[in-house]
Amino acid sequence: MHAAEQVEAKRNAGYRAAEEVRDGMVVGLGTGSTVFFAMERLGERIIREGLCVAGVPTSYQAAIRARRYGIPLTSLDEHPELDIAIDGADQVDPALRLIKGRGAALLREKCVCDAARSVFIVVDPSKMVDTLNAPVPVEVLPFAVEAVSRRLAALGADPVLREGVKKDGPVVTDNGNFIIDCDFKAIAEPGRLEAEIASIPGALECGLFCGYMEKITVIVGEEKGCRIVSLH
Ligand SMILES: O=C[C@H](O)[C@H](O)[C@H](O)COP(=O)(O)O
Repeated sequence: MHAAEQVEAKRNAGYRAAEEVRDGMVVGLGTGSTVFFAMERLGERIIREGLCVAGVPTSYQAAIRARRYGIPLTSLDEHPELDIAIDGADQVDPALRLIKGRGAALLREKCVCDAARSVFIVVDPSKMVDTLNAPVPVEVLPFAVEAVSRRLAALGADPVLREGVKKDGPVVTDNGNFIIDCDFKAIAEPGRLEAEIASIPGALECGLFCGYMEKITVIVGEEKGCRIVSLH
């Protein structure tokens, strides 16, 4: 798929997800280039249909974009249960397990995914894989970065501290933490790996999302239209 076709696929997925939002809903707003299109369409619907919604942003990026599109913002504290969340992913496998976190927003994204009754994951076809094999981002407490790196290496990763672009030194997340990218190659048991990473003190969250397949619907944008994948 060429770059222009990929943009169209993302647009189709995002626009389709925005149609799932109903009047009065509280919506988790994910981070990244595909959710961008969902927010754009949601903003249009707010103006065109007078839709009354509120969004819980998962990052500064999501908050800034939501404001730009006129989506009123609220917080997870105000709404610990969300009607719906719309988010992107880096990889999706046939069991609808995900790798997320290319944009370093995985910690808040997992909180929002957990809080939402239903989750719409918007992707282009390149994200659909048979076996998860992308590097898994892990958000790490800076105090424990070396200790956590050793533990991740012992699990078979090749841990790399994520460096900033247009910023010297490590990426600092919206929560003030670091990101370690862990290449495990093909991941045979993603759920088990997620649990093992979760057991490391100082590893605050990882980009594996394996426990949400029941409420996830994946919208795979194509060059024309989209394909819906769900297990329910
Ligand atoms: O931290 C970033 C998020 O997990 C994104 O949702 C994910 O990386 C997908 O982003 P994009 O839609 O730009 O490919």
